[in-house]
Amino acid sequence: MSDTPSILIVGAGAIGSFYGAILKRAGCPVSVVMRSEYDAVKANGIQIESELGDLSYRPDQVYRDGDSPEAAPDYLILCVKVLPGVDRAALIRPWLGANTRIVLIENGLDIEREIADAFPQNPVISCLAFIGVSRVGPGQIHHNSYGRLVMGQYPNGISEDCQRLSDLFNAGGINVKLTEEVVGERWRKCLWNTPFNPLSVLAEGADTDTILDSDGGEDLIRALTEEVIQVAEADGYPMDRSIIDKQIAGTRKMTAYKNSMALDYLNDRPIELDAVLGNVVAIARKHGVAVPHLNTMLVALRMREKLKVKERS
Ligand SMILES: NC(=O)C1=CN([C@@H]2O[C@H](COP(=O)(O)OP(=O)(O)OC[C@H]3O[C@@H](n4cnc5c(N)ncnc54)[C@H](OP(=O)(O)O)[C@@H]3O)[C@@H](O)[C@H]2O)C=CC1
Ligand SMILES: CC(C)(CO)C(=O)C(=O)O
Repeated sequence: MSDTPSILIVGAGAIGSFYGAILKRAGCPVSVVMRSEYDAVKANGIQIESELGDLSYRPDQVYRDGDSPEAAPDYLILCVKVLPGVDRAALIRPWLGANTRIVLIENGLDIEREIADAFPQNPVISCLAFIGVSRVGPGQIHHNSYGRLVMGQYPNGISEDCQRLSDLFNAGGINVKLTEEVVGERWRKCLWNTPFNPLSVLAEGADTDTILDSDGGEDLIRALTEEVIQVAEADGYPMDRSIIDKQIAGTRKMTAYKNSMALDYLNDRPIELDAVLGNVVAIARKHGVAVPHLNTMLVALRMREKLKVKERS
């Protein structure tokens, strides 16, 4: 592989466009597969306003579903939302070569298995993004805060492919923590996402301050987080309870923040309910762990989703 491997981003929305820009800064050829924003990106490239400066770039190639790649990429980075009915394996199949490494930058738990099972010969690298970034127009991105990645080979280990990709992100200005245990790191990120993201939707898009400062809000977050810890423990990933206090203190230090699921809800886009919450409840059931708060939130949000579907039809 060359020092500047070829990158293909499938699903260049907020996350895909941003991390594509970082790899472009590191000197890599970066191409994108677009859907609704194809025309805008083909005509004008991707505009990114960021605290790191102007990260705007023209992708080397702009594709859409159904096109054929000029050559299979060294790294394919998948950044679509993890939603029921979206066959992520089918989405990436046409773009993969025998040596393509598949990189997932997506939220949720147990989201790698479907991809690893579909492509047993291609290495899968799993990443967690700690960032606030959003789409503000077709091909226009606003990077609000942070950007750190946690990365590891799935199901475990740190391969040379991970190391090389991590070096490139570092060269482009993004801090990467490599981990031998990426599934454990997913559990740790879910300690935040699983309580906060769905609760913000139940609370009509509430930000972090509103959630924590409402009467009973912090207690509810504590109860939800405790349940996630119990499921993680039953699944083989024990965690120190002191993490709950640290997480709440850390969240209180942030300026009031709307997470990605709250933004999806407020923009009338589907939410990643199963990836972030449903899969945790399913794993709890498998291990016989009672999760009454998580389950109530899941069922209430499923009802809301059902209503939305009825409203749209
Ligand atoms: N935004 C953030 O701050 C954070 C996001 N994350 C996670 O990152 C992941 C990506 O989120 P984000 O970037 O915000 O989501 P976006 O909705 O901004 O981007 C998703 C992109 O995937 C595209 N897409 C969907 N289906 C297809 C398809 N069939 N072919 C081509 N493109 C397709 C969408 O296109 P279209 O425009 O047509 O819908 C869109 O461009 C999620 O799992 C999210 O939870 C994690 C941390 C923070
Ligand atoms: C942790 C956080 C809030 C930002 O990285 C996130 O994952 C999200 O917005 O869904």
